[in-house]
Amino acid sequence: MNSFGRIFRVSVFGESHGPCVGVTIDGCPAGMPLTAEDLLPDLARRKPGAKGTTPRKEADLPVFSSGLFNDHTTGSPLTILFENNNTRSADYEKQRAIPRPGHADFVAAHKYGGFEDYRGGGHFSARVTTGIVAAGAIAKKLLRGPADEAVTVEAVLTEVGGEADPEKGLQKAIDAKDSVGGILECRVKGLPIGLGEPFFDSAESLLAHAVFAIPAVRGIEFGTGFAAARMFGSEHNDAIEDASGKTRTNHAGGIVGGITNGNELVFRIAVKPTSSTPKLQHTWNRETDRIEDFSVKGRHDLCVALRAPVILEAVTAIVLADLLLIEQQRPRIWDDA
Ligand SMILES: Cc1cc2nc3c(=O)[nH]c(=O)nc-3n(C[C@H](O)[C@H](O)[C@H](O)COP(=O)(O)O)c2cc1C
Ligand SMILES: C=C(O[C@@H]1CC(C(=O)O)=C[C@@H](OP(=O)(O)O)[C@H]1O)C(=O)O
Repeated sequence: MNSFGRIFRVSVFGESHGPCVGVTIDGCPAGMPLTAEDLLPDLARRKPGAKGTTPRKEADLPVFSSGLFNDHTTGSPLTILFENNNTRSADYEKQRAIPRPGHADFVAAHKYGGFEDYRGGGHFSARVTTGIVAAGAIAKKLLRGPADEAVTVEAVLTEVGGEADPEKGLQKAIDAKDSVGGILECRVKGLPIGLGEPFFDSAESLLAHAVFAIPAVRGIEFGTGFAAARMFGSEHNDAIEDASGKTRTNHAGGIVGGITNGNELVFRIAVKPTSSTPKLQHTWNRETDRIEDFSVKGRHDLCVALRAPVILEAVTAIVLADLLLIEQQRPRIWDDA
């Protein structure tokens, strides 16, 4: 239930204030050279520290507890753990009576009967994305393959709080003593033609599925996305230029019929403003059964989108690595004739 992928199968676990968070990857091929150093650059990009991010500081050093031997993957399940040490659970005891609007507190208590670990958002916390980023760094390596092919997965922040300049957008949040959202764009270069299946396992379907696993994501659009609805067909169609399938324009964003077409994969996601805002809110207190004034006291990101690019790259690489392995195993008895 907390796993994703057919062959390169990723499961995440842990809670924000439990002993650790982590990931298990089943189906990672044996023999891939892998050390902690391979994961550190992406893990560092996910860490807080920049202006507008949570003051919680964790080392995020990967501990390989299974599936790695002599700096190579063994082919058995690869489990990577990250310790939680800088927790401040008292913040959450104080506000336990008031489920934070926009966070998972209310639904988690309802679904798990109050047995959920609510400290730091528990299993719903973005802390769990640490394992996703580790799996993403491994998936990126898998996409490049042993020949280190030029497959690049890059996500950037294109808007914060409605401003193209992230500094300006963040300042809006600081001035208003509130939180803001943002927009990210992800581009993948060097993909082969043919990844993805028609209908339910279309490349868009799987990317959207994985993207919505990122906490706080509210929307996704591929290529020209919603703007396509306002274009003429002749305008939107991407004319094919040669036998490689290269197109003159890329309104499709690199996927047609659910299958990658060899052009750049381009999509954008919308990230909501952090629910744990310092701003005063009026919301239900489960102990008094009344609507009360409430303001979140604790350590939070003013804009979660600031730390999201590397998480977006990770889920993208995880989906594409799985699709690549699926495509490599597809029987080709007659279709290459
Ligand atoms: C990188 C990142 C950091 C986040 N930091 C916070 C945070 O500090 N405080 C908070 O309330 N939510 C934070 N979130 C979002 C919550 O985890 C998320 O809103 C919550 O789990 C509810 O899920 P939903 O927004 O997808 O419905 C963060 C999300 C991401 C991706
Ligand atoms: C620690 C991280 O961010 C956390 C994500 C988060 C949430 O609700 O998602 C809430 C906060 O947790 P805490 O109150 O325990 O500090 C953030 O600090 C992280 O992403 O590594």
